[in-house]
Amino acid sequence: QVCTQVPYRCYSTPGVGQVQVDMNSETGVATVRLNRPPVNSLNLDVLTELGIALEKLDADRTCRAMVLASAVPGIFSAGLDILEMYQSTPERCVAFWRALQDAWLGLYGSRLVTMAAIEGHSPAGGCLLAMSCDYRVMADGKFQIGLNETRLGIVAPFWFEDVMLNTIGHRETEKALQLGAMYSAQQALSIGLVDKVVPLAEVMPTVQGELKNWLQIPDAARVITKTSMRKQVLDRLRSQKEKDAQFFADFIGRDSVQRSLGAYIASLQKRKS
Ligand SMILES: CCCCC/C=C\CCC/C=C/CC(=O)SCCNC(=O)CCNC(=O)[C@H](O)C(C)(C)COP(=O)(O)OP(=O)(O)OC[C@H]1O[C@@H](n2cnc3c(N)ncnc32)[C@H](O)[C@@H]1OP(=O)(O)O
Repeated sequence: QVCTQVPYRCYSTPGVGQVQVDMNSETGVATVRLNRPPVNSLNLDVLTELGIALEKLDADRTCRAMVLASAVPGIFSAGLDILEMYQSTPERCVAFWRALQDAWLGLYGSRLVTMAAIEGHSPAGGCLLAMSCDYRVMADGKFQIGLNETRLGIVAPFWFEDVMLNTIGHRETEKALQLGAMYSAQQALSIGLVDKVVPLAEVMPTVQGELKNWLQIPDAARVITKTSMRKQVLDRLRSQKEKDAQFFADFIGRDSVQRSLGAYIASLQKRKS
C-alpha cells in the first residue's frame, strides 16, 4: 500500500489519479506511477497530469530523484492513446500534442535523477518516456520495447528520433525507426536501449540500488552536465512547438494516415478474438 505512512507524501489521490506520485521526503526520491488500465495509453488527461506532476517535483527542493513506473501489471505504457489520433478534431489533436510536448520537455529537461522501472511492455510513446530518463531497468521475459510508429503507418517525430539517437546512436536508430522495431529486454540491452535487465521482481530493488550511485554525485555538477548534454535536443523542440503541433494535426488528419490507424486499431481488436 502506498502513501499511508510518514515520510511519504502523495501528490495524487490513491486509486483516483491516473498519475500517482509518492514522495519519500526522507530519501528525496519520488515514485511516479502511470495508472490508466488496461494499458496506460497516454491520452490528453494523463499527459496533462504527468506534465503537472513533473513540474511540481522539479519545483520541490526536497526532491532529488524520480522513478517512473507503472501501477498496471504487465505494462509500462502502450504509448500514445491511438483513439486521440483516430477520428479526432484538429483542435483536440493540437491540445493533445501540446500536452505531450510539455510532459516530454518536463521529463527530458528535468533537473532530477530520473529512472525508468520498465516492468512491462513499452512501445512507442512508452519507449519515449523510458528513453527520456537517465537510466532504464527492464524486466526480463516476454515484454517488448521500441519505437514502432512506422508499423502503424505513422512517423516518429524529429524529437522522438533525437532522443533515440542520443540513446543508441545513428545506425541502430536508423534501423529501429524504419522497421518500427520492437525489442525483447535482452535485445534492448544489447543495443543500449536499456541499461540493465533483471527478473521482474528485481526491477524496483535494482532501480533503488542504482539510485544510490547517482545520488552520491553532487546535484549541481550533475545537473549542469545533464543540461549541457540535452540542451540542443530540448531547444530544437522548444523553438518550434506550435509549428510541430500544427504539423502533427495536419499529418494525422490525412485520409491515408486515418486509414492506417483504423486498420491498426482493428488488428489490435482482432488479436483478442
Ligand atoms: C513526417 C513526420 C511526421 C511527424 C509527426 C506526425 C505524427 C505521428 C507520430 C505520432 C506518434 C505516436 C507514438 C505512439 O505512441 S502511437 C501508439 C503506439 N502503440 C502501440 O502500437 C501499442 C499497441 N498495443 C499493443 O501492442 C498491446 O496492447 C500491448 C501494449 C502489447 C498490450 O497487450 P495486451 O496486454 O494483450 O493488451 P491488449 O492488446 O488486449 O489491449 C487492451 C486494450 O487496450 C487497447 N489499446 C492497446 N494499446 C492502445 C493504445 N496505444 N491506444 C489506445 N488503446 C490501446 C486495445 O485495443 C484493447 O482495447 P479493447 O479491450 O477495447 O479491445
